[in-house]
Amino acid sequence: MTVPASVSADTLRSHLPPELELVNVSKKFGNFIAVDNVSLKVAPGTFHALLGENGAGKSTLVKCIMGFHAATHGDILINKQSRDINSPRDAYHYGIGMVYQHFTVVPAMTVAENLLLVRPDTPNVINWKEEYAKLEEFMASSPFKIDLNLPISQLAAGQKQKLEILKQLYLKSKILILDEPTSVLTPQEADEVLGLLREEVTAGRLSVLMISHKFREITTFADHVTVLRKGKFAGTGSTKELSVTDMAAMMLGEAKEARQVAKTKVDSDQIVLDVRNLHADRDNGLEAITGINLQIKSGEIVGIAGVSGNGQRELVEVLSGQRIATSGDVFVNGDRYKATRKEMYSHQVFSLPEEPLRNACVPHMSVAENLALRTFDRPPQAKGGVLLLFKAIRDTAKNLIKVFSIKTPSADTPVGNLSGGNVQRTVLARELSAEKIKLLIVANPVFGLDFAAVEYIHNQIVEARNRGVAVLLVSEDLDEILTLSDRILVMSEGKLVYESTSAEADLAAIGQKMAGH
Ligand SMILES: Nc1ncnc2c1ncn2[C@@H]1O[C@H](COP(=O)(O)OP(=O)(O)OP(=O)(O)O)[C@@H](O)[C@H]1O
Repeated sequence: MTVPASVSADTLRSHLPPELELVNVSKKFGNFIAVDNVSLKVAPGTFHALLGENGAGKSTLVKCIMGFHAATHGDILINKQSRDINSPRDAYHYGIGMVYQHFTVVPAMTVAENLLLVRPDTPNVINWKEEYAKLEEFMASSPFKIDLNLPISQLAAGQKQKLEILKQLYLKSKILILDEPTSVLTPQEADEVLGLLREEVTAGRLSVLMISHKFREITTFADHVTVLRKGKFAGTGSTKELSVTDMAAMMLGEAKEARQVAKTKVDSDQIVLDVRNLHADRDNGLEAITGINLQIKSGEIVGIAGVSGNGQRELVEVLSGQRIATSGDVFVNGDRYKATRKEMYSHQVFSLPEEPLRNACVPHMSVAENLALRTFDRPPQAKGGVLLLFKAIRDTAKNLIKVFSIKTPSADTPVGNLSGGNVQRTVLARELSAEKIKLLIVANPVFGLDFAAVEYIHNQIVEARNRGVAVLLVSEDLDEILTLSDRILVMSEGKLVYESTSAEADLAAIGQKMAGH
């Protein structure tokens, strides 16, 4: 029986966190079952982790709790009463709030303004003095302290994520749902944010349901974990009793052997990418890249480490034709190169940019069409450059979906409906399946991906390198740079400030250079 939302919101939120229970929840999209009969319980004052491969159904499940999706089947129980949650407003009523992977704060406003904005009952005319006093009182009692007067543009990533959580505490949310909350934070920031949340949970003031791919965070901060596999419940248990191997086995089904592609020796002196004294500006006209020189040989992975915002994005954009350099020269295979679509094709340059859904896909077009974006006007997918052969496009797509294990209901599904990991695989399949590749440019290729997908994509990159492809890898993840690169560079304030082979890399020096010292 479903009980109407008649209990007063303040009554609910002034008490201990309620118990949240999902009973046999399913969610279908057309004929595709994204969540299949999943049950889980978040006991009051506990920290519950939700784990699963990309596409396992984690986001869909929490969107059902938040009322973004209507579950096709099943019950959501709050304090053992079945409740209808048809919108985030209903979720708010029951004291449930969500913090997303990406920030939703308004950059042009201050911390105080962002907090006020979040309230569903913000008055049309704000008595600032009164509201400000209340905000100061709230901030004094909150676990995170941020200066109310600071504009958002002056906050570091960790502070922004704290503000996202503060917004929910300000709304007096008692159950916080977090969707990969630490993916944009440094490990130190992540530990600080999760540590403070853990204290709130231990004090009985909050319950947390957190989607995460990071075993370390789950074992350090969560009490319980529920694992999903291909939309189905795959197991649950106390994090004290489950080992990382147990959790990985639940997540992947039959235990998978970690397959690491070994690097083979590639003897080549052929310089594929040659960048000379390159300069480029940011969107705001200030200089982002200040005189970069860089060469990459065939069969070499060159990793560029650095804190984001130091010109890496602009460099990748210049090399993939999305930004015009202000001066300097780029040569590919010895020829001057401006990264037009034609040049990229003739020089066999491919790229996996950051945020591929935004930068390398057309979200409302199908997986098949997105897979064909590079080749649709050439045989065998087109005749005479104009007549598109849709059967050939679909057949090629079906084959790539199989070879690259893209989880999609069909080749006709819009790519924007796929999970993050599968969008990444789609772009990688398109970019790596070309018969000949000379240069591959990849930026943060495994951001937000589960460990099986990380391993898969890393192996694909190493395999490409072993075939003689020159690879430019730009990543904020130092472990990724150290694992994959043959040569390591550090970028700071638009310049390359450190270089070594990976065998001779000095971690302390890299850290200092990344920090701008
Ligand atoms: N609106 C939608 N329409 C159709 N299919 C969808 C929609 N949203 C999600 N799906 C599909 O449901 C499945 C589960 O997706 P979901 O985003 O819940 O996975 P996830 O476990 O959160 O993955 P990730 O870790 O990559 O974020 C995926 O196969 C996805 O393609």
